[in-house]
Amino acid sequence: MEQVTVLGAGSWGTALAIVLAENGHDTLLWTHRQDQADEINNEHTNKKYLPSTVLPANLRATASLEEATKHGKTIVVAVPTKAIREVCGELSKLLTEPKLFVHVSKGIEPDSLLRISELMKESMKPEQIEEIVVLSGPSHAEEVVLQHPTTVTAASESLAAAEKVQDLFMSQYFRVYTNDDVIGVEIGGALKNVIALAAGITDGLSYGDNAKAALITRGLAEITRLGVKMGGNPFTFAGLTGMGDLIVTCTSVHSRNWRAGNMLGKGLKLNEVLEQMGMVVEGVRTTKAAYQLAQKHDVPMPLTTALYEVLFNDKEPKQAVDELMIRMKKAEIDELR
Ligand SMILES: NC(=O)C1=CN([C@@H]2O[C@H](COP(=O)(O)OP(=O)(O)OC[C@H]3O[C@@H](n4cnc5c(N)ncnc54)[C@H](OP(=O)(O)O)[C@@H]3O)[C@@H](O)[C@H]2O)C=CC1
Ligand SMILES: O=C(CO)COP(=O)(O)O
Repeated sequence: MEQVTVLGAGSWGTALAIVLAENGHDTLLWTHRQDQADEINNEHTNKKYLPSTVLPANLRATASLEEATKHGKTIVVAVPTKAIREVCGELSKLLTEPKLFVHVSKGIEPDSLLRISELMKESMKPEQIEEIVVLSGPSHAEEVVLQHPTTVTAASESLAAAEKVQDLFMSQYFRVYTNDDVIGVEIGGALKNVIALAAGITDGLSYGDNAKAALITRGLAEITRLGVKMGGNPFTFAGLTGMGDLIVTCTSVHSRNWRAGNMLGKGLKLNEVLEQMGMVVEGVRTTKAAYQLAQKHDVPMPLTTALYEVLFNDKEPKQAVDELMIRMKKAEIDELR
């Protein structure tokens, strides 16, 4: 049994804390809201994020970041990308010994263009970080809490650290693989949200299954093109954290990115959509970051560029699709070589 802290009591932080507590680990879930910590400790629920789930009795919550920092030898960071700098910055003020960090956030910071592990390294001191492991893959919280079979990957530059995280999380319904390709895993996890927004849009436009299959396949092609240029292993993009997560996010009603795209395709404006969601839609900020990365690395990313125009320059979704279809003709495969 290990002492583990999970930072962030949204859908994913709570679902992962349940997996850890059910594996017998002494798990402490940190939320920045005292009322939510009280609800988890007293009612054993987290109704805002997982309305039908009863949390295990051995899962405790705290609103004290100091207590949370002291508790875990391993710290799982499960806040949205936009909160990583703030939360890790606060952590850095409290850490007195190195910890093993696991992050589960799927995004890239716009403008700095940093991946999450890079952001974490920038926000904390090297001597505070034992190792960083990214845990990613096709895994909607809503299905994990139902104990439906789920597979993810723990990726780290340190195989020992990845295997440690594999051991912490692995269970009858939660199967964890390892990978040493941190860049590929982080890029795949972040960029699938961009394509999932686009898939939601084509579903909102009622364009059907051919269009969706095209988006998933050509989306994977452009994610791979960028990811390989940034140093990722091409095989990673065909794995759980690439193709696997792309499929689940583009096809599941649980996906907030797909649902947000669906509303955009039906004619709602971005601010109306985000107001209705009430949960993080990572793909919006990541579309901006991916658009900037494509320019920086001189990689053609037509789907990302079209979505960028829809989200930030008010292009009508139907016009964006029309323009994608009449681009100059090209070969399917040689661009990947
Ligand atoms: N949901 C899922 O199935 C999966 C999600 N992920 C990834 O996990 C990450 C978190 O997503 P998810 O849990 O779904 O998001 P949610 O929107 O469900 O929850 C976000 C949580 O983070 C909290 N939070 C936001 N900003 C801060 C801050 N500055 N300080 C402290 N807490 C903060 C929110 O608090 P408040 O309630 O006050 O807003 C909320 O508890 C994302 O990067 C997502 O892509 C990965 C795999 C699966
Ligand atoms: O990453 C996820 C599933 O693997 C969750 O996707 P959404 O953020 O779109 O809900």
